[in-house]
Amino acid sequence: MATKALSFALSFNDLTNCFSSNPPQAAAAKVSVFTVRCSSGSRERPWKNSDARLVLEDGSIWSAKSFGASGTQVGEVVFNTSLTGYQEILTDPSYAGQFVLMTNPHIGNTGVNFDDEESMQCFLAGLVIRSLSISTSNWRCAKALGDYLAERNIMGIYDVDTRAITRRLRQDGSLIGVLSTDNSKTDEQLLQLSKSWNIVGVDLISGVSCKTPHEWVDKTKQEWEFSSSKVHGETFHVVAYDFGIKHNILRRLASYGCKITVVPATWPASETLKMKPDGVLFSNGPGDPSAVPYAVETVKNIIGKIPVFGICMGHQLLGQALGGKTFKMKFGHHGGNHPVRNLQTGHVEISAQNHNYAVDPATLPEGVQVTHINLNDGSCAGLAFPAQQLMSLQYHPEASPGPHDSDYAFREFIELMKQAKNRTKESLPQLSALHSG
Ligand SMILES: NC(=O)CC[C@H](N)C(=O)O
Repeated sequence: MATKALSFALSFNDLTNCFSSNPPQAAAAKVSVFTVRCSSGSRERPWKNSDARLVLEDGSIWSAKSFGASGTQVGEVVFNTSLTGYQEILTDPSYAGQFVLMTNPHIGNTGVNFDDEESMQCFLAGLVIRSLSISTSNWRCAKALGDYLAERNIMGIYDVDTRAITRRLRQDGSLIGVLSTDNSKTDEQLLQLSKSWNIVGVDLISGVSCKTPHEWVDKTKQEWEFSSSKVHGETFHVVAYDFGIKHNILRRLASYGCKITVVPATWPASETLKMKPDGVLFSNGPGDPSAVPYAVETVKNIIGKIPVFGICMGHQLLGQALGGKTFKMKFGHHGGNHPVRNLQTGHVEISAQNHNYAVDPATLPEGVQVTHINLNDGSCAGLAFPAQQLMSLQYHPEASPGPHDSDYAFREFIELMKQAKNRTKESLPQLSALHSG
């Protein structure tokens, strides 16, 4: 049962008084404020002994303390540099098959709430953190992180040197790891398991996509709306391919006035075209874009016919559908603080990113423009092909979590659909004139 969050405000004075020259009794009374919401999920902290091992395929073994679910789990370890938003990260379906290691050392302090879900489930392999907050303090908090992960059968570990693992991943590239709380398994067995598993070439989308088409109506809630862009009454029908779609992509489209039909990853292009939408969105999604040729085929059969917008996996599938190649990056981009340059405006955006693959722009046909580049490594972060009414971003304009700098991309997609609709309207009288003539 969720405990109701206590809401209280701490002033700067309260905080400094706790630790400064106050008489001991006063300090103790104030400090108790911090521990008021210790929940069952954190009761034994911080005295618990190490009871878990993370064994990486390079043979390194990291002992840690477990929280959430127990068991043995294999996955690819990626590090995420976001400072906030761990709940959105946990519910981003694009992390299926991966352990997310947070470089921010302190996680769990705001608990979890009812609003910050990016999908109905947690699909990631597990969570790796340095320090798990022993208490939660936030007005929206409904539950402690450990309880939330246990309910969703997701393993977590803390008290592990996340900085050392991050340095290793940066130096050697992504690594497969096995996380286990099972003492009956030897280190060697876990190492063999990590070496025998691979994420490349696996279709992870089929495990996270919805099974049937459905409508989406939820917008960004009024109190959270940040965009001053006005919606001009016109409604555009968007078919959104769910390759593991984050809810905030749908909320942003709805906030910009779109009527949305979400369809499964295997939904045929012919059925989509029969629905006569104003535009199609190809969503984010987990894993290797080369492992889902059926999705590339669908994209191929739609582009050039109606305006399309690809986000992350959607961008990679568009790249392949145009005849380009994707490749696996050394350790990818994961976090809410990646600088991107918009080559059309010259502006730099701080963006939310989560990908291990990228499109090689040198392999794309003539006419396709690189519109954005990642300023950390110069990789392709966005594409446009005006002749085919196509735009795509390798990163996440919907943020969640992350800054809102790139939200304008949704407005640009609306513009693309508007132009296409106006062109159709203009060409209709000419066509009827032709017929009558
Ligand atoms: N967020 C996403 O769509 C991820 C795309 C792809 N799975 C990658 O890792 O590159």
